[in-house]
Amino acid sequence: MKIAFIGGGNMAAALIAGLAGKLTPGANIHVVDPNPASLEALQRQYGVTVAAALADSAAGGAEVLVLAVKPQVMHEVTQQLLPLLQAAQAAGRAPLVLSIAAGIRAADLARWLGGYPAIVRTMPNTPALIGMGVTGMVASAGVSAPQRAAADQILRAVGATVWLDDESQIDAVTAVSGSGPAYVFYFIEAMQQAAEELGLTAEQGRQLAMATFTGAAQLAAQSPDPVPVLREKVTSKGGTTYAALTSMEASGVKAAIVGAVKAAAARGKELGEQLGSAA
Ligand SMILES: NC(=O)C1=CN([C@@H]2O[C@H](COP(=O)(O)OP(=O)(O)OC[C@H]3O[C@@H](n4cnc5c(N)ncnc54)[C@H](OP(=O)(O)O)[C@@H]3O)[C@@H](O)[C@H]2O)C=CC1
Ligand SMILES: O=C(O)[C@@H]1CCC=N1
Repeated sequence: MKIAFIGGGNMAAALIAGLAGKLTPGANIHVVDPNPASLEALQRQYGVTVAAALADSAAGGAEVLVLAVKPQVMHEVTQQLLPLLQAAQAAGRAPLVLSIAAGIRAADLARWLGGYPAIVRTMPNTPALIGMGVTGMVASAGVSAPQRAAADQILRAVGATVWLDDESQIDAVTAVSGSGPAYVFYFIEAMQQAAEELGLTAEQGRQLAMATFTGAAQLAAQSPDPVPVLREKVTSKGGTTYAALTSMEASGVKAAIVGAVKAAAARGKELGEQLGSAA
């Protein structure tokens, strides 16, 4: 499978790490990005081919075009992509366009690309870098069954996939799992800070926090007990966990997290509305 990435930044690099040499040889992956340092690193690590601009790129020959630029430049990028897609269509091909951008709606992409039908909108996350990502995805009506299968194959190469019935659900996916790794890292940072303030070394804090997260997440995934029951099993009456959870409740930690995830979803929707109005 020939895949072209338009944008070779953080999320593209995480996807390429999971794909190159696994789903497809690195030489079948083409990356377009204006930053020479990013291109050089991707070329060296994964053997991908590269170009600094779409006009000079081999992206038009790809079966799948992954749009991995920031939402704010997506309209501009679609205008650069349009001639390549038109040439591909004139040659009897219709590459799948797979967007990973937060907020940008498939209908707006389709309109910007001259009514292009084959668009899959996805929301991956950075644990794709180690094959442990999860991606929410939704296909436009014009996506063929083989193209849908190809999109699923690409994202399954870097983790799990969750197909959505309705595109409006993708802002929630963005808020929960797309941005989610950052919330987890934030919590780990707080645990490590507390460990040090309580007299442990940075390395001890890192080891303890990391093993606790991995162990608790695996236990939650594997146990027949629901998460609240697992939490109760840690919480001895009058003990230390009770003291911590009482403190968290008093500080409104859970409500703050729920509010934060909703703020991310609202921002995704807002990005779509603001940026989607471009002609
Ligand atoms: N990071 C994450 O965890 C996730 C990100 N996403 C989505 O992925 C997309 C990319 O995010 P992320 O990787 O974090 O962002 P980055 O800024 O790291 O990567 C985007 C890259 O695209 C480059 N670029 C800008 N204009 C063009 C162009 N015309 N042609 C080719 N490349 C261009 C940028 O260059 P320059 O910096 O010079 O502008 C940059 O290197 C976003 O839409 C985001 O919503 C989705 C899920 C998770
Ligand atoms: O912060 C962002 O907008 C992107 C989308 C999900 C994760 N990072």
